[in-house]
Amino acid sequence: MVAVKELSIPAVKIIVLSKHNDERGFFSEAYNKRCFSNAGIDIDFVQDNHAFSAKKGTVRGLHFQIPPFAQDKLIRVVSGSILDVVVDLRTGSSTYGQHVSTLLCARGGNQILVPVGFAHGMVTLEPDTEILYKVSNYYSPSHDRGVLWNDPELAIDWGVSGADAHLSKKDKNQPRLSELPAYFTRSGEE
Ligand SMILES: Cc1cn([C@H]2C[C@H](O)[C@@H](COP(=O)(O)OP(=O)(O)O[C@H]3O[C@@H](C)C(=O)[C@@H](O)[C@H]3O)O2)c(=O)[nH]c1=O
Repeated sequence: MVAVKELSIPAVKIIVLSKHNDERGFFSEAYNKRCFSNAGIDIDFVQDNHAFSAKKGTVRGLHFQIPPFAQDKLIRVVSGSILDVVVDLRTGSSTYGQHVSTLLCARGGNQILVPVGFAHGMVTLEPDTEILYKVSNYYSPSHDRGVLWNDPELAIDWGVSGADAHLSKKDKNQPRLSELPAYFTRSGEE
């Protein structure tokens, strides 16, 4: 069973999976194509990614791939916890430049669905945090783009200052929102 909750930007969804608890712990189907399809999520995922962050305060993002390699992403945490952040990049969208952020943790088991047209990022809230995520298009370095995580225009509360955040060199030097071309249109908006 899959339950889907919409966030304040409706195209971004939280997926709540059934958990079978017993004296050993729990069992959960992390992904079941048929159940997702019955819940209205019919996405052909082609790649699974696994990322480990050793330090609390590690920021990855904000990332997206541009067409024809744009990606939907289905993210879950398998160790530790994160604040997950999703920014609307769809030109003409009533929520363009706005974001949603949500806590995800290994024990909670919830997943977030990040559709095409959105930038995605996360900050780890604990050391040794691992995420697994599915993507609907293959990695293409030449289509890989980003937007600056702490761009003042985005006004994202990451809970960590620039001085304390751990970032890749690439992510320290991403462009600001105002510098991005119009990569996506609102056509996919619900
Ligand atoms: C994303 C990706 C990276 N790589 C390689 C490129 C590079 O050498 C190394 C690390 O890449 P990055 O620094 O881009 O990794 P990372 O910063 O973890 O990038 C990820 O961030 C999160 C927020 C997302 O939303 C993902 O889509 C992805 O962009 O891994 C792949 O081989 N395949 C992939 O799919």
